[in-house]
Amino acid sequence: MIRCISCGEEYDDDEIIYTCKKCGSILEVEVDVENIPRKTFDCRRDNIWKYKEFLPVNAENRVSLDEGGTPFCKCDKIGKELGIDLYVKVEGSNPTGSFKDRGMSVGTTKAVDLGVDMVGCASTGNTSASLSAYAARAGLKCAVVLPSGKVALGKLAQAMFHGAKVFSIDGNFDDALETITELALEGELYLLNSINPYRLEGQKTIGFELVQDLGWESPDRVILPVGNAGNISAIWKGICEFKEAGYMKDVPRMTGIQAENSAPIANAVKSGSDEVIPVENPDTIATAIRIGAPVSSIKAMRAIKESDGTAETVSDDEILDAQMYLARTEGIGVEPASAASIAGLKKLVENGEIDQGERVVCIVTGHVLKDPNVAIDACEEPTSVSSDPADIRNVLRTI
Ligand SMILES: Cc1ncc(COP(=O)(O)O)c(C=O)c1O
Ligand SMILES: N[C@@H](CCOP(=O)(O)O)C(=O)O
Repeated sequence: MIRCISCGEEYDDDEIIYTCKKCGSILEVEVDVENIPRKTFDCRRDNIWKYKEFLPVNAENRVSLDEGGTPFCKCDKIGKELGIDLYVKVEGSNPTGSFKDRGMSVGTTKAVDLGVDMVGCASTGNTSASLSAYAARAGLKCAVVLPSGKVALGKLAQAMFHGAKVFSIDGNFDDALETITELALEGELYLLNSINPYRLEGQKTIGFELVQDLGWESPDRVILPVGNAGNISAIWKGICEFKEAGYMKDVPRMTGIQAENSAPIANAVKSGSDEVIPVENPDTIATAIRIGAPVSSIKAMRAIKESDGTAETVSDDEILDAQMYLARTEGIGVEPASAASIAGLKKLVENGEIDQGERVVCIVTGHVLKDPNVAIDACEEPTSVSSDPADIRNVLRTI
């Protein structure tokens, strides 16, 4: 059953609906978590379908590229420097290089359940990269609307290469979402942005996995970048469902990080207000989170409040420093938006918000190769030498 998160109005599973007809708020899918023993998941392959009892779609129709089961790296070098116990969940290891694959696997399965023939999304890049791959896998037609000039190269290449019809608009992501939503409401296509509650059902498996990765225990805190705010909402839903199912006792503080000039949720949290005021012209080098009007802001604010969490902002320089720090200290290559979680972690430790010894899980959401230009611009050019080994040896002895 689908339920409005604000007024509680209920809708059938087979209704194509994105917002509540009664009050206009956003929706979530209700899942029955009773009578699923924890041992159900033993000896199953490590992908999101391991938790199929929690996924409200027909698993027989599953559209899957073996997404989920991502690396969970203990990062002792950074952890020691910051005085915490740090784990990093590497979502860039998903099939198309971001966490979106979890959501698209369930979302396109729902599309198959419903019998639609065209799916679509607006995107800052990763959503379109993922949807175009899963649509290809499912044999569905796919249309994506992108903000012109603001999509990282790797992501654009993926959307084009998997065969989506790619539209580029003169506007930002928020404008693109408005455009594609209008087409979805006309019945032209099935919308698979995170306003679609089935998308988030796939992403809640990040919450499941990190609890299982920690031996069925909660970390003290989960930190992640926030853009359209679906992921923080989904992970919190997953964690609440595992708690309700009786698999764990405690819950983590959900901690969202936004880029300074694209920070409507962090601004609200920091000012102690419940009202999220959209940012008119969002901007940041982390194009994936260059979003001014997050569609899941109500869910995200609830996740932060209910978990006694927080939100913080970081500058582009802090993001770029953290991106390189993670790559060179722990060997984990992520795109700029993902590095916001590490930049935010550092800031929250420095200002005393995070206690020494806390067990923290940072979600890094996308792969470094998504945005090759940012990575290359941050580095020294390769040193030109002759093929004579002596030339290289001379240089090696200076480093
Ligand atoms: C790499 C990356 N990180 C973080 C985000 C933000 O996630 P959300 O929009 O669910 O808040 C996105 C896009 O949404 C993304 O592509
Ligand atoms: N960063 C996202 C923005 C769209 O978010 P969605 O979760 O609502 O699809 C992207 O990759 O496009």
